[in-house]
Amino acid sequence: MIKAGIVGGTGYTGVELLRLLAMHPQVDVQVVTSRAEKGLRVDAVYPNLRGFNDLCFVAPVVENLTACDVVFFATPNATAMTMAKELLAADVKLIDLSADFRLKDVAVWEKWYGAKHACPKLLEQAVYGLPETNRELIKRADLVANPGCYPTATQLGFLPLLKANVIESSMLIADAKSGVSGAGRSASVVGLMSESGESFKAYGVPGHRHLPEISQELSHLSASPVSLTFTPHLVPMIRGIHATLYAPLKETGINLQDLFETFYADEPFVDVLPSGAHPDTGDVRGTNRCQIAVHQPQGGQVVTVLSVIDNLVKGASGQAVHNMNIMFGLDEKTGLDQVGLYP
Ligand SMILES: NC(=O)C1=CN([C@@H]2O[C@H](COP(=O)(O)OP(=O)(O)OC[C@H]3O[C@@H](n4cnc5c(N)ncnc54)[C@H](OP(=O)(O)O)[C@@H]3O)[C@@H](O)[C@H]2O)C=CC1
Ligand SMILES: CC(=O)N[C@@H](CCC(=O)OP(=O)(O)O)C(=O)O
Repeated sequence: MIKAGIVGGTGYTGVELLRLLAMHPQVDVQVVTSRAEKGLRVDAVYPNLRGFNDLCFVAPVVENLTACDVVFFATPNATAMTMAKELLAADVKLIDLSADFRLKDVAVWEKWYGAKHACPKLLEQAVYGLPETNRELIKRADLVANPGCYPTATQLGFLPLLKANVIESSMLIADAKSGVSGAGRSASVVGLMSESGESFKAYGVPGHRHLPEISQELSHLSASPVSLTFTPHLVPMIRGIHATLYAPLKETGINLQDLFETFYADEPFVDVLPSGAHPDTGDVRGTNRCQIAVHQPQGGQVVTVLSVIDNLVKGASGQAVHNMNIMFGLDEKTGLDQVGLYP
């Protein structure tokens, strides 16, 4: 059994990790941290876990985690980087759900995250954990930077087109919508029902911190430089991301459906829907799947890709478990093969 620890076990991605790992046959969660709930039983704070977890929350300190084989950081940005070096030295594999290790250029990270990076030397060693692009590197990684939620939905939609070099990579547009759980569990005015219910708005239009992440990763994979306009929106739902992606086509006679189906044929968690489909965030809720549809409206010059994920699963904790499966040589679908909730 893989001995796992979770730092930040009371947040939305932390409790989602607890839910997924409770169903994983080869993982034993041995440590769950919280500063606010330290000493309390996990299943007293989260009764949905009664019968699946008999641990108590402990403090997030290195000494509590060194006996683990793998530690997941489900913590705010600039937290994992303060403990990563010591845990790696103790031979613990790390999967960070935050953005601490996603960007390769420390100056870019410090600009977008407004903090000094605590261990810039680890940025080179960290592997960006999008299995669909980095599977071989993830197999050998000790430190995986789990992608952001918007970057996951956006990259998976653009990837087949960029790899096939059939779009103008300097004119990409990602118009993405997230449910409120994307903002985490800490109290904020924007998360109030009376603020976000029955209402819908864009945010971060001048620049969102997921922009450099998406640009960095797509640029690696594209033959020509990538330039992206990215607009996130907050929609009144709890889970889910819907990304509507646009790009000009270099030529109009390409069989885009065939391109997507072939590209993702062997991917266990990317599901290309039949031609003409309109994916629904409700269909991937609770699953590690990304459902994608590709359209070429009126046979014109622009390709429109629709990409949906559950932000807490494929956009965070499910992808983290997928990465763990790859790092430990398990069948990639272990513990992640659930049918989604409907409705
Ligand atoms: N929500 C989402 O959809 C997604 C989130 N992410 C990223 O995953 C990470 C976690 O997100 P989410 O679960 O939503 O966040 P939450 O705010 O819901 O939870 C944060 C957790 O971290 C703990 N924590 C906070 N500060 C510290 C600290 N300094 N040291 C140790 N533990 C700390 C909190 O517990 P306590 O304070 O009691 O210690 C809590 O358990 C973030 O970096 C987020 O950006 C990535 C993709 C999607
Ligand atoms: C709806 C909402 O507020 N979403 C969050 C994205 C969460 C996330 O994935 O952020 P990290 O890159 O820091 O991990 C946001 O836009 O800030």
